Amino acid sequence: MPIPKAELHLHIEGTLEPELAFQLAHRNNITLPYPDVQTLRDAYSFTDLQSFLDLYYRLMDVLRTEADFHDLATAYLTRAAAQGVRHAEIFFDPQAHTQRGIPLETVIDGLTSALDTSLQDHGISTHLILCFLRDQSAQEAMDTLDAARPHLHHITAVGLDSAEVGNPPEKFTEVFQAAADLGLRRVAHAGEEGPATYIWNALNHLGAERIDHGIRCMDDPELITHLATTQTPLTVCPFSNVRLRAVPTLDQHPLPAMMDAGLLVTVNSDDPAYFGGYVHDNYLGLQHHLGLTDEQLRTLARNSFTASFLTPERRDALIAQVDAHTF
Ligand SMILES: Nc1ncnc2[nH]cnc12
Ligand SMILES: [Zn+2]
Repeated sequence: MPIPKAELHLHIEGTLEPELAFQLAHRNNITLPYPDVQTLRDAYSFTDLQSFLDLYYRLMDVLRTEADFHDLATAYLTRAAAQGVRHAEIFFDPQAHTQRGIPLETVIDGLTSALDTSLQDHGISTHLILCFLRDQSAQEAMDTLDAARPHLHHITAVGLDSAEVGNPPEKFTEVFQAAADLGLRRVAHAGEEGPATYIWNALNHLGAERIDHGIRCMDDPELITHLATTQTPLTVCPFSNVRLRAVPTLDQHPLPAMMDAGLLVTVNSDDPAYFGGYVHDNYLGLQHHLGLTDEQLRTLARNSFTASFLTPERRDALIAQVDAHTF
């Protein structure tokens, strides 16, 4: 059994496997612009973040009903359980659905109907993180937060994702403050393709408690020192970085250097249906391509719980499971 771990950087829409996309298209009478599963899978060849996002948003069109969102989440939880995931903090992109006429309730009710029984059904506790699309306006983000108010008991945190370069964190200062005032935790994608200054600004302007990706911190020694001193978690996604060409090859991934610098690094799958593997596959990739030792891999598993928004009791119980496990 794969080592127990948390997954902290996972877009539920990025778990839409081609097979499920075709099933949902059929159920909803939608014709996909691909003749079959293999042709669709063959289209998963990306040059950068935007080339991926174009397909990611297009394929979401098959998600229409509460049952579709339920089935999407159930398929992810089933795969995650087999990868050793015991806790998942799951992103979703409300604007990507409401802008095509799907009510927010449909999205949240569908996802939560699967997540609410996940601990019993799959042994996985879950949190939901509502992400704002940074390539849309700050007003649209605020409208989304307002629309989510009746559902806040289902939501742990807000996040910030989509096209990074040209959409700096400070554009969303006000909505992140409003989210904090509502008692929500805060995370943000920063330093995936964008510069180290975006990481500073996510910390200083948004109050981000965790940085999603964050690999570009390695360009700024002062930032490395700050992140190491504060033990601010970074949710790193190695397969994603290679597929979106933020890093040339897995062998050249900065993750070992990040660990050596004393950063609180975690390993995650981001959009596993698109990037060639789920979270444990990422761990195995690091073992094979970067020679991470079993002890380093166990540290990454422990970090995943340390960096989570779990209660101290469940966090410590899960860390004890890692301690009792070999890689
Ligand atoms: N890797 C990623 N970066 C930014 N936005 C995303 N949305 C889904 N995956 C993403
Ligand atoms: Zn992401």
